[in-house]
Amino acid sequence: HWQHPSHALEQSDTQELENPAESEEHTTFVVLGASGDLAKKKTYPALFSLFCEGRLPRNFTIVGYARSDLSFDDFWERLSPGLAKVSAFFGNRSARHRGMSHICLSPDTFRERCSYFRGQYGSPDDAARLDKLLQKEHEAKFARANRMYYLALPPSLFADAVRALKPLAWSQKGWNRVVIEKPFGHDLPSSDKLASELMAVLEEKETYRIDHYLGKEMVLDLIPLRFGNVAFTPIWSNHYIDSLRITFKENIGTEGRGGYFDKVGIIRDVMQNHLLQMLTLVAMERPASLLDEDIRDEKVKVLKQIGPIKTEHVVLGQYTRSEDGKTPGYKDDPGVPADSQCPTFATLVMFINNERWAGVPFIMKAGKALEERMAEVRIQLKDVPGGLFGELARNELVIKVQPNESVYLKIYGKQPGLSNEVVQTELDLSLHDRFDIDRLPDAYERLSLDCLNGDKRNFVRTDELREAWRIFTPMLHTIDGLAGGDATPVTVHTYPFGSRGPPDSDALVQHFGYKQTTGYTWKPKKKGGAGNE
Ligand SMILES: NC(=O)C1=CN([C@@H]2O[C@H](COP(=O)(O)OP(=O)(O)OC[C@H]3O[C@@H](n4cnc5c(N)ncnc54)[C@H](OP(=O)(O)O)[C@@H]3O)[C@@H](O)[C@H]2O)C=CC1
Ligand SMILES: O=C1O[C@H](COP(=O)(O)O)[C@@H](O)[C@H](O)[C@H]1O
Repeated sequence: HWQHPSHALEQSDTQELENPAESEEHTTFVVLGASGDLAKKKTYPALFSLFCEGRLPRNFTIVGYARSDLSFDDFWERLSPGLAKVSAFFGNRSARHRGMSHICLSPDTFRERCSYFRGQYGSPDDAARLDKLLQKEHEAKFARANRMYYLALPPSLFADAVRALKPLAWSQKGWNRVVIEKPFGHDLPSSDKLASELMAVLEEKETYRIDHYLGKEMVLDLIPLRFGNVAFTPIWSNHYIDSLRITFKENIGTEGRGGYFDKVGIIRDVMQNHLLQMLTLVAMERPASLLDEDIRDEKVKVLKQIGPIKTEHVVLGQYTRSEDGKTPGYKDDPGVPADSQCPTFATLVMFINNERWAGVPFIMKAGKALEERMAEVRIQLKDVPGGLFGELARNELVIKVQPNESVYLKIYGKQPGLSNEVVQTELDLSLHDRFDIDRLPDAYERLSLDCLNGDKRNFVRTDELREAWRIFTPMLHTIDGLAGGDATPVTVHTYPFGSRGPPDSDALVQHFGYKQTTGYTWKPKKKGGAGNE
């Protein structure tokens, strides 16, 4: 049973609500940057979904903190479209959990628990004012009071914000936790600087560094899949695996965010964090236990065995207008300089230098404005020796992260009937088909609950972050023209909006031994419901 030992809320809700200690405890969520985009699109809808699922503590308050001069009604108006999507799903369903059935799960009931606090980030006066308000208005009658600070802010504000909060607005009678969002720096030196500023104030145990891919259902499934099935143990190495691919595709471009994206590029945007996290979970050794630190120790160990990525193992691309001329190219996005060399697409290869993985290429591909939206891990096994059935396509184990969350293994079997032919087919675990699920929680919902429960295994530890930047920084500096010396700049190929990316990417993937299966396409049996969108 895949549970965290300290998972208090995983007890039955009857137990939870009958526990007298629960009524003596209060939890406040303070969302800093509450007027912003992330708060509106992700943080508040995630908290509201948890509320509808009966997963928030009995006594809780949510304080939206921002500088903007907003009345509570104005603030609520901003949040309403995101919350409406959640209530459209939950509708009038009564809470699933017995003890919560007396609570009406509507945005209005949720609204009663929310407030708006106007303050500057990093202001000692405002931090002290917030503390006073929380103590007086919300926490006074409780023996314990916990505070979760969610920094939905630009990272340049993190250090100042926590420097003011920690001495003046930390609960003295419960836990304090701080959730921070990417980007965590721009390269190794800037990440180290940000980490040391934060860690001068916060303890590691108070810091919850979000990578939202770690909250996606199929990414969470990687550990149970690998370590709960002895069937996979013998094949999970260079003895049977030929190559491993991790792919992220979006079928939209930067859509007005080009000005921001141009300073980041696809490698920093999704590869150094989301895709590397998936790679780590696929490649790490068995952890000593499922406790946070045991898992994170194994993740760090495998990262330490990856050398810096070589620029000759990288193909870059930037999208142009679609072939039919209808969809704009990257440089048409306002804020993108006309001479931008920013990659919106990259394929790159890395190797893990240990006994298990030596010689196996780990191929990452990510791009915006491609032909579809999807994310997956694809493990290609070696050719079948002996040639008994002629030339067969390779077995592939595919973990489809989105859409249509599933795991399938491409195998051969006999064509049913009188024929003696072998035919390619699959063992298919499609979540929406196999399980009675009408909804998979959004990654932010899952991670907010983990933070509430003090479960850190799906958050990025400081040493893990450092290793991730160490692997990517030399190559990024070459691309950025910062490497100096003889470093040759990497060519940025163009590709039309809606295509598969530049052809050089396919050539690189083939060079590293990946064999494309032709004539066979896996089809989801049932379309996924509302899920990790
Ligand atoms: N938006 C998204 O979907 C995602 C965002 N993120 C990350 O989450 C964090 C927050 O994102 P997002 O909500 O888009 O950010 P915003 O740019 O919307 O900023 C959030 C709030 O911070 C305040 N703020 C912004 N700039 C400044 C400034 N220079 N000085 C002081 N206050 C400022 C504003 O509030 P006010 O002026 O009212 O105080 C604003 O509403 C960022 O780190 C981002 O990279 C990560 C993944 C997805
Ligand atoms: O972090 C990011 O992720 C999104 C993609 O997330 P998903 O959950 O929709 O797959 C990406 O669009 C964005 O550019 C990036 O910053």
